[in-house]
Parts: sequence; C-alpha cells; structure tokens
Amino acid sequence: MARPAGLGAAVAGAAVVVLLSAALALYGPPLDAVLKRAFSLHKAHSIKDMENTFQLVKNIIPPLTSKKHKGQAGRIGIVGGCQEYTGAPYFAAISALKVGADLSHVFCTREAAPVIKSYSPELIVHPVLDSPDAVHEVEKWLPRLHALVVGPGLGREDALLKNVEGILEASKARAIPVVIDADGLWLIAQQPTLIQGYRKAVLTPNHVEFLRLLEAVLTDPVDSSDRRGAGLRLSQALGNVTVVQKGEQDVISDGEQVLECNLQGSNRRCGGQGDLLSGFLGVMVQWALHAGPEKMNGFSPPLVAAFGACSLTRQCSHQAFQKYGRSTTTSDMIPEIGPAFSRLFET
Ligand SMILES: NC(=O)C1=CN([C@@H]2O[C@H](COP(=O)(O)OP(=O)(O)OC[C@H]3O[C@@H](n4cnc5c(N)ncnc54)[C@H](O)[C@@H]3O)[C@@H](O)[C@H]2O)[C@@H](O)CC1
Ligand SMILES: Nc1ncnc2c1ncn2[C@@H]1O[C@H](COP(=O)(O)OP(=O)(O)OP(=O)(O)O)[C@@H](O)[C@H]1O
Ligand SMILES: [Mg+2]
Repeated sequence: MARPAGLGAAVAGAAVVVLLSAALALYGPPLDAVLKRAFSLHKAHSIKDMENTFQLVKNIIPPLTSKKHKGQAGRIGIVGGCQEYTGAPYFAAISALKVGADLSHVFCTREAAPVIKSYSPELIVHPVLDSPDAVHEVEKWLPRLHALVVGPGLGREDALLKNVEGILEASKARAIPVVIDADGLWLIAQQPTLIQGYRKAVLTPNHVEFLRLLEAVLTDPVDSSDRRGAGLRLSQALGNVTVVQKGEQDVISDGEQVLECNLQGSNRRCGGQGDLLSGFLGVMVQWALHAGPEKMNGFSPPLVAAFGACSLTRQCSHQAFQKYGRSTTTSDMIPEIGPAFSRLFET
C-alpha cells in the first residue's frame, strides 16, 4: 500500500498515543492490548496506518447539529427482497438507519413487501420490483436518494435482473453512488459493462462471489490466493470500481491502492453480516463523497468509506459475540451498531 502522507499535528505522534490512551482508559482496556487484539499486524499495514485510516473515516462523519433537516445525513435505497429472501434487505436497510441515515427505502417484490414492513415501522417499503414499470417506479425516487444498495435478497429471476439493469443505468445517469452486493453481483458477473468505469460503484463480494467476478471479468489467469493482487486486478479491469473482498481479512481496492481491514470480528459466520456491511457502506460512501477528496489524504472516498463499513461490521460482530457466543445471530449485531460506532469513530 502506498502510505499516505502525515495527517497533521492533531493526529501525529505522541498526541495520538496520549489521546488514544486517555480514551481507552475511559472506554476499555489499555491501548497495547486493544491494538494487539484489534489489528493482527500485516507487513504492509502497521498500527500507525490503521490509526491514520480510522482518522480518515472520522473525517467523513457528518456532525449532529440542530441546524440539519431530515434527510441531510442520508436517504438510502435498497434494491432487493423477493419471495425467498426478506431478511437480507431488512438487514441492509436497518443498518443504514442505525449508522445514521435519516431515511431508508426498500424496493422489493410485491409479496416480500408486507413481510419486510412487518420487521420495522422505520422502513419505507415499495412493492414495485416485479411490476411491469419497475424501472420507472424506482427512477422517480432517485432524485430523493443519496445512494443505492443493489442486491441483498434480490434473487436471480431474469425479469427482476432485467429491471435492476434499468435501475442501474438510471442511477449512473444521475451519478448516484451504488453499492452492489449478493445477487446484484451475480448480475454484474453476467454483464460487467453495466458498471464498467463507474467510479461511484462499490462491489462487496464474499469469497465465492469474488471468484465468480474474477472468472467473468479477467481473461488471463490470476492467482486468487494473492488477495491483494487479485483485488487490484479486478478493480483495474472494471475501470477502477472499488472492490471489497470480504473474508478473514477484508481486502479493499480501487485499482490504485489497497487497504486491509483486520479488525477482530468473531468466529460466527451466520448469514446476514454482509448485508449489514452493505447498508453501512451505502451511507458511508455518500458521506465520503460529500466530504470530498481533500479529507481523504490521497485515498479515494469509496476506499475510505469501505474501510469504515468493514471495521464497523467486524466490531459489531465482535461485541455481539462477547455477549451471545455460539448463539450469536445477525439480529444480535443490530443493537451493537451504536456502541460499536462510538467505540471506533467517536473516541
Ligand atoms: N436472511 C436472509 O434473507 C439472507 C439472505 N441472503 C441472500 O441469499 C442470496 C444468496 O446469497 P449467498 O451468499 O448464499 O450467495 P450464493 O448463492 O452465491 O452462495 C455462495 C455460497 O458460498 C458459500 N461461501 C461463502 N463464503 C465462502 C467461503 N469463504 N468459502 C467457501 N464457500 C463460501 C456460502 O455458504 C454459499 O453457499 C442473496 O440474495 C443474499 O442476499 C444472505 O444475504 C444471507 C441472509
Ligand atoms: N473468516 C472470517 N473471519 C472473520 N470475519 C469474517 C470472516 N469471513 C467473513 N468475515 C466478516 O463477515 C462479514 C460478512 O462477510 P461474509 O463473507 O460472511 O459475507 P456474505 O457471505 O456476503 O454475508 P451474507 O450472509 O450477509 O450474505 C464481513 O464483515 C467480513 O469481514
Ligand atoms: Mg452476501
């Protein structure tokens, strides 16, 4: 990774150590223990790099003030939810709200809508995704949305994927950031040109989804065990779309730089944790783009946002596991979002 230049006096040297030590004395175990627990050291990613990257995430968080109106901290749309999968779009939509978005919309199929609504009165649910004019129905909301998360619980029915194709084209035309996950990645593997060169797109593949994308996009063979190299190459081949390879370490690349998130999560691999991550990222990517490149210290806004979303997901998983151990499920991570966010980004 190309190391960023210094972040200035406020986060430099001894001051950082003193501040972190003070904060950790108040909120948790000593600095050394936390860093050893939190960051399994990677040769290219020192504790100092991690501190710097956390500071960049802190820079993008919009302050809570009495001068803001509803919607300014984020209006997010989730495109997904079908007969089989109602949990995934719920997880993405609720995590967007809990990280700080003001409004969270779900665009799903007709029969999935009442189920998703019943999980939470806070979600705005549109039963339009399998209607004949689905693209138009979603498009009319786009002027009011800051970012879209496409794919959690979408399923792979051709008619739905065709509609999503139109929604992606309409979002690109309006320069709306899009996070693409799960079955949205299935669509991209069939048609990579849909997001080719769109730098406001972030892909969040799990292991299998990543291999599928590699095979679809790269013509030459690539060593997928070199996760940094493979991520870089996939991103470059897609025209610098940001790629977040989830796994034991999350490896994030925009085709120019690579960030790794090693923050300790948990050993529970229950379904839905990736859906939470996609919702966090939908919010954080628009925060980062809004904050602008001058706050990024040489990194691209989607890269910083992705690091923030990965860290938060892993911290929520860690905290939930401390309480529930083997019985931890993704629902247990939701009440941890607020405390995890404070712990990582507000100390
Ligand atoms: N409660 C829900 O409604 C949930 C719905 N989900 C949805 O289910 C649909 C299919 O998603 P899948 O993630 O199953 O995708 P796929 O149907 O492509 O399956 C991927 C498979 O790979 C396996 N896998 C994952 N990580 C692996 C690794 N590191 N090594 C080896 N195998 C690995 C998984 O067990 C899974 O069977 C999507 O729409 C997704 O959003 C999931 O998000 C989970 C929760
Ligand atoms: N082996 C692992 N050790 C620690 N954390 C992991 C491991 N594998 C994945 N994670 C974390 O779990 C979260 C979800 O990643 P995962 O690979 O399970 O996504 P997914 O399969 O898309 O999830 P979902 O079930 O929501 O579809 C990410 O934050 C990732 O960092
Ligand atoms: Mg997934």
